[in-house]
Amino acid sequence: MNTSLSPGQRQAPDAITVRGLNKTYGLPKGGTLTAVDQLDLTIRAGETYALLGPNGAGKSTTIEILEGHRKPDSGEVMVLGTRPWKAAPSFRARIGIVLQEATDSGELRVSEALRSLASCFPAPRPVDDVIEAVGLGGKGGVRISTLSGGQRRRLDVALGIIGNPEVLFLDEPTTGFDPEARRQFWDLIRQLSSGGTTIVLTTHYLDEAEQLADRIGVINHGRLIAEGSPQEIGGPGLRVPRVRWRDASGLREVVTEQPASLVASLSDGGAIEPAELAVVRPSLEDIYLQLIGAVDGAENSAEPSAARSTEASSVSGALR
Ligand SMILES: Nc1ncnc2c1ncn2[C@@H]1O[C@H](COP(=O)(O)OP(=O)(O)OP(=O)(O)O)[C@@H](O)[C@H]1O
Repeated sequence: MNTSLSPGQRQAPDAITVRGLNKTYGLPKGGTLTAVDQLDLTIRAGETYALLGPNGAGKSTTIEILEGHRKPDSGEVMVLGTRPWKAAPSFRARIGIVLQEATDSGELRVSEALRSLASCFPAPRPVDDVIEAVGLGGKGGVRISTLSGGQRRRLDVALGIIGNPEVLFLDEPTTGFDPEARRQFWDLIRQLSSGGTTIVLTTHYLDEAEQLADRIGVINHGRLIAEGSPQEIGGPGLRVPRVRWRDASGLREVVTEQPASLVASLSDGGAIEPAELAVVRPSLEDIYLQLIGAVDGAENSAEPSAARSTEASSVSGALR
């Protein structure tokens, strides 16, 4: 149970439920590749959920099934109470999609593309508001073919939100954004979230997940291996702080659950100032890499080393 959710979110109904989802692809030379393997997922209405995982982990396949673009081999998938690949056209109006690939909109102008798509939805957002919100103010009359890569990506986000969706799927939305554009995008996502939109995000930017997500799911080899809030994921075993300092023998580092008492002993109760002293807590990126490494390590090694055994046992409580 995620205790960091607000009371409203805790009571919210589920926007998305996935049970035992499987998807395999046929390989050109015969055989199959398992892209999604017995995946279970629950995303509550109004929640921002980040799906993380290495290249080829199965994130896009999962998202495409949730969007109704792919049919699963087996398993239960419900999005807004509907099986997406069987959904009526009215379902399309309730979801927004920003695909990984940039839009190819030929010689259309920015506002023409948005107006044309807006006309397909029963209650679209005002085109000019959306253009401003994604940071394309002043570009409404510009041909899409002349936009920069980052500007085209902003247009993709605009096209995803123009229909005022209840659930918004964002597949690596800020690839190609400059740092300022990413911050603007984060503000936009926070606004959509505070307005009640359910947001499902895949990203390779761990800081983006940390900034935006109520909960994070880590997927590897098609399986959900860890899930929790950015503050909890991985469990306490992966969050043990490190004390670093420099002494005559060089840079020292000790992993300890009692950093204060180690610092007190190093500093002789405050009388000595150890050089370069720091207490460092693992970042989300450190934790993510440990989770991914722990799984790959366990699969690749028949006889794990003592160090790997210790690491794996500390992770196992968080694995699913
Ligand atoms: N249409 C397809 N045909 C065959 N194999 C596919 C197809 N689409 C994806 N795959 C394979 O399925 C696996 C999962 O791919 P998927 O695109 O879902 O991963 P991902 O986690 O989104 O990766 P990335 O972070 O690189 O986008 C990969 O091994 C990929 O090569």
